[in-house]
Amino acid sequence: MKRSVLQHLCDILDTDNTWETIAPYMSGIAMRDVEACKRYGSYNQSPSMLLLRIWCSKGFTVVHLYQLFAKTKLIRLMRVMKSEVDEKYHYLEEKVLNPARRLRPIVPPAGTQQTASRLKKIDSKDMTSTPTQSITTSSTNDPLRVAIEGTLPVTYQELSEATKGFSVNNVIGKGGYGTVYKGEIRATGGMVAVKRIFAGNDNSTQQGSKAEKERLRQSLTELRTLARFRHDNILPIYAYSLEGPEPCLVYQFMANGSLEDRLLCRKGTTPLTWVQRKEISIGAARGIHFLHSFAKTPLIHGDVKTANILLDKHMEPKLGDFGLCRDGQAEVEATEKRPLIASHIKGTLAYLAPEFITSKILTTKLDVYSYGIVLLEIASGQRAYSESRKHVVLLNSAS
Ligand SMILES: Nc1ncnc2c1ncn2[C@@H]1O[C@H](COP(=O)(O)OP(=O)(O)OP(=O)(O)O)[C@@H](O)[C@H]1O
Repeated sequence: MKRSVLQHLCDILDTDNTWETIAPYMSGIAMRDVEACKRYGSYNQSPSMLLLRIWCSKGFTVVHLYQLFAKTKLIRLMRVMKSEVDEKYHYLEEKVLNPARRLRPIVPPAGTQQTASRLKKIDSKDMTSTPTQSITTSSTNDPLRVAIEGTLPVTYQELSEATKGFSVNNVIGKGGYGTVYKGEIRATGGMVAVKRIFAGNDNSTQQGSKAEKERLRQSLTELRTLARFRHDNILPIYAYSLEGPEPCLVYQFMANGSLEDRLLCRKGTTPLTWVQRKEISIGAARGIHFLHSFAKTPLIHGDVKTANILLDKHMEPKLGDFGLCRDGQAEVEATEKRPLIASHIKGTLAYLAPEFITSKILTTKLDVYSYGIVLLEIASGQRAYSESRKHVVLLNSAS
C-alpha cells in the first residue's frame, strides 16, 4: 500500500481512538496486541500504524483490510484505500450503503460461473468475524437477516463469560427493556456493554406476549439502525446474540456512563465543567444532525434525552438507544393514511414537543425539541421534570 494512503488511514483511525472499535473484529489480534498499541499511542506514536503492522505480520492483506472496513461500515476509510484494491472488491462499498440490495447475481450469466463462485467465496469468507458462524441460511428478504447483516454474531455463552454469568456486580444500568452489563471479551480484552433484553416469560397473558413482541421489535430496530450507520457521535454496536434465552446487544463500553448520570453527579463524580458541557452539546448535536441528514430520508431518533447520551472515556458523547428510531418519510406517509396512535409515543414525556403530543405529527423537529430540553438540563443542572420542584416564574427584564 502507498505510504501516503496508509498514513491517511492511520490519521483517521487514530482520531478518537477509532482503531479500538475495529480491533475486536480483527481475528488474530489479541488483548496483548491492543495493550501494546495503547502503550505505543501513549508515546505519541500512531497506535493504528502498530495495529495494522501486527495484523499484516499475521498474514492479512490490503484486501482483508478493505473487507474489515466494509464489515465495520467505515465507508470513509474504504474510500481512502479504494485505489489500493482490485476493482472486483469495489462492490462492497455499495453493499454497505444498500445492505438489502442483492449486488451479485445468484445464478451467474453463462460463461462467468468461475468468477461468480469466486466472488461468492470472497463474500462469504468472513475474514474479520471471530468466534461464530455467519448468517447465510435465511433469505435476503428476511427482515431479521437484513437487520443483522454486517454485525458480528456472538454466542450467548461468550457473553455470559464476558459478564461473569451476567453477575449483578457487572450491572451498569437498567432501562425499560433490559439490563446493561459491563463485560470483557476474552479474545481482545476489550470492554463492552451488553444489553440483555428481558426475556418476558409472561407469555400466559395477551399483554405479556404483546410486551415481549414490542421489546423484540425495538431491539431489532436498534440493531438495524446502528448496524447501518456509523458516526463519531453514534454509539457503535459491536455484536448481537439472538440464539440464547434472551436476546443481547453488545455496544462499545462508555466509561463515563450517561449524561444524565454525570449531570446528577451519580457515584460521586465531579460536576462537568463548562467546556465539557459545551463539547458534549456540540457532539450530541452532530449525532442528531447526522441522523437527520445522512440517509435519503431523515431518521428520527424519537427518544433524545440525557439518559440516551453516553460519554466515552474522553467525554465524547454518543447517541444511543435507537429502539424508537423511525424513518421520517415512511412515518410521514403512514400518518397521512392514519394518525399515529398514542401507543407509538414512547419517548419520555418531558422531552416531547407539546404539539407532537396533541397532533402526533412526526418530523425531525421532534428530536430538535428534545435536544433543546437536553440543553436546558446541561445549562441548569436540573432535571427536565421534577414533581418536588418549587414553582419558579422566570421574570423578563422589563418586569
Ligand atoms: N454502552 C454503554 N456503556 C456504558 N453504560 C451504558 C451503555 N449503554 C447503557 N448504559 C447504562 O445503562 C443504562 C440503561 O441503559 P438503557 O439503554 O437500557 O436504558 P435507558 O435509555 O436509561 O432507558 P429506556 O431504554 O427505558 O429509555 C444507561 O442509563 C447507562 O447508564
